[in-house]
Amino acid sequence: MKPSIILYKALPDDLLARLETHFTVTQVANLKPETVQQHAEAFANAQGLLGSSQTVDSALLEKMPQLRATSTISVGYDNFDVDALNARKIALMHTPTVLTETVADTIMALVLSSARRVVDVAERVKAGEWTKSIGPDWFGIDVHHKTMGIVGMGRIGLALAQRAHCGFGMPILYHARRQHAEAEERFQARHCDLETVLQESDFVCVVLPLTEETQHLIGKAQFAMMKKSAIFINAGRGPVVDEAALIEALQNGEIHAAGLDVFEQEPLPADSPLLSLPNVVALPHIGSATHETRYNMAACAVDNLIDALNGKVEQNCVNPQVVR
Ligand SMILES: NC(=O)C1=CN([C@@H]2O[C@H](COP(=O)(O)OP(=O)(O)OC[C@H]3O[C@@H](n4cnc5c(N)ncnc54)[C@H](O)[C@@H]3O)[C@@H](O)[C@H]2O)C=CC1
Ligand SMILES: O=C(O)C(=O)CO
Repeated sequence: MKPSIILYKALPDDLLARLETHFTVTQVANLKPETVQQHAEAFANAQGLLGSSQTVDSALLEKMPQLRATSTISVGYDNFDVDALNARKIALMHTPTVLTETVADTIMALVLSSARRVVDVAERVKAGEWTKSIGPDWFGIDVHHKTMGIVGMGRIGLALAQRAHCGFGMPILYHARRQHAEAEERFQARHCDLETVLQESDFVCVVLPLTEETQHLIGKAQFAMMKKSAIFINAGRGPVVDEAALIEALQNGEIHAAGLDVFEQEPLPADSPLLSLPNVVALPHIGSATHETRYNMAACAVDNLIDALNGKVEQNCVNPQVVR
């Protein structure tokens, strides 16, 4: 008999078919308690769980006593209670690498659009305000050869360093828990403490995972350390940044502008002050959102679940040490 799994995200037809050759699949819209209640038997029998962007906590795991593996269509896994998974020896699979280059592209898009005011200026053109030769009130600031500060030099940080250094001639400063030999060798990146990155960078790009350590790592004191001309980018997770402090720093001119792909609350509430600040480019968490990359992530997650339920956790497993 094929193992049963719960799928809580729509998949392209060919990937769903691949999943169904290995498993009996129950598709659900979400993992809310009422949904779990509605499909109680399927949850009770499920050995695998596949989807993205929903909370997987101990209350949910209690409803899934047979669960052996969960596979998220994302690299970030802050929405999982990893301790609870570990306690039950449940594998947590994720999708690093397949999205790295796309997310780095998105960060460069934020860098360029914030510095050159692409969104703001394009909206003015559409509004019919381009009626004569433009003046300084339409100008932006240069990106090339400015100092790029990267907070979190992991896979995406490295791909960003490559773009910034090789493409735009930017010197790279970075803050990470450890020195990154490849970033230093290939891009002459300089490992610094967080304060130095904040004080010396023209662009401060945060690409950190959300953990207990990184929650609100960037707050009032950190914005105060940045240059008044600095552009702040967050493409890691919203709660890494104290959003109220960011709003204050933007309103008070403590920093020049911000480019944001992630927020403390997503979707961003309609009354967020960020939406009315002209020096903010706000994206709806689209770091990896291209047709190609989202397909590759879903395919990776499907393969990950097949592997994990076959006892193969050498690749893409967050907690291989605990797996039964
Ligand atoms: N905006 C979006 O759509 C996306 C956002 N992300 C976010 O980006 C994060 C990073 O992804 P990857 O680069 O693939 O992960 P990674 O694990 O390769 O890199 C994370 C880096 O942050 C460093 N780090 C962790 N805690 C730290 C701390 N307290 N202080 C300093 N450095 C610390 C790690 O040592 C590592 O070098 C993901 O966890 C996810 O939250 C990832 C993909 C898309
Ligand atoms: O993979 C992730 O962690 C994302 O945020 C979306 O790609």
